[in-house]
Amino acid sequence: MVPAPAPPSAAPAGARPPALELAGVDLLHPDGTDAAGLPRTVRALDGVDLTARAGTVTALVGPSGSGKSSLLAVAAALVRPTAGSVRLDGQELTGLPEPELARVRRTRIGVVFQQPNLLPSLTALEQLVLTAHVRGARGARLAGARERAAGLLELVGLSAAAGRRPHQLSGGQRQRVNIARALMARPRVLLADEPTAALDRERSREIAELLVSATRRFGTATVLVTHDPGLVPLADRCATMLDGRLRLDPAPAGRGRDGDQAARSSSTITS
Ligand SMILES: Nc1ncnc2c1ncn2[C@@H]1O[C@H](COP(=O)(O)OP(=O)(O)OP(=O)(O)O)[C@@H](O)[C@H]1O
Repeated sequence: MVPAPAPPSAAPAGARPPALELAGVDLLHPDGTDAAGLPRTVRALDGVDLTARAGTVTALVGPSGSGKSSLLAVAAALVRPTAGSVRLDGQELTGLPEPELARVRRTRIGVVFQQPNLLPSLTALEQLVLTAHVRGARGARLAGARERAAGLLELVGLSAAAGRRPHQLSGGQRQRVNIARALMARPRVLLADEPTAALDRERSREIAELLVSATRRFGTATVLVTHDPGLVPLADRCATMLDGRLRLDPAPAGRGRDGDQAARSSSTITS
């Protein structure tokens, strides 16, 4: 059974907490020892504050080594920060025991990496259904998951390829399967780490547009890490990492919509 989301922590009456909120986040990685044999560390994140609302896309840019992947790893609850707070729908994640954190990852966070990492022996449809099976769906719920998987493949333009295995798909199609798979659990937060890096310009734009339309439709708070400046205008706003620090660029005119409105009006593929 998929447990119900944990209740958000107290918020002012009428105010809905952001889907994702990082506050004062530091992350230190161990980095060998210095000349005296003392342990050294690399500061990958340095006092990072980031709020991402439902139904909005934040582009995250910055030079190599600036901390973008580290930020995503912390937001995905894959890595615990050295200091600071990470909240999902107002719920503090940093102090949760590992099994509870794993449940949050499985049910409320979708992650899309550059390499789709699909299982070679499974069809596109089976890749999606497997995620529901892993979350414990059986019987009628598994049948419902098959329906949702078929709906998601249609959404990403792959209905006709549902029975194909990864080697029978193009790079762009594999990434579409990857995105559909990340949406299976109805995540609140969608984190994409350079999902277009292996694709040509046209395919990159298509994948970024797909992430934007999925964000609108499902009301996810989406963070898109990219090295491609051409994709930044597709996002609602842009944040730049430099030496572990985050700077939020001013929203362009007409952007920065209220994502919670999108979340309320988002349609859902029924399962
Ligand atoms: N597991 C790790 N152990 C030690 N240092 C790490 C580890 N992961 C990242 N770092 C260091 O932390 C800093 C931030 O790395 P990160 O991968 O987050 O940057 P990035 O902006 O995503 O880079 P890129 O664009 O090249 O992927 C870098 O100095 C990197 O060398």
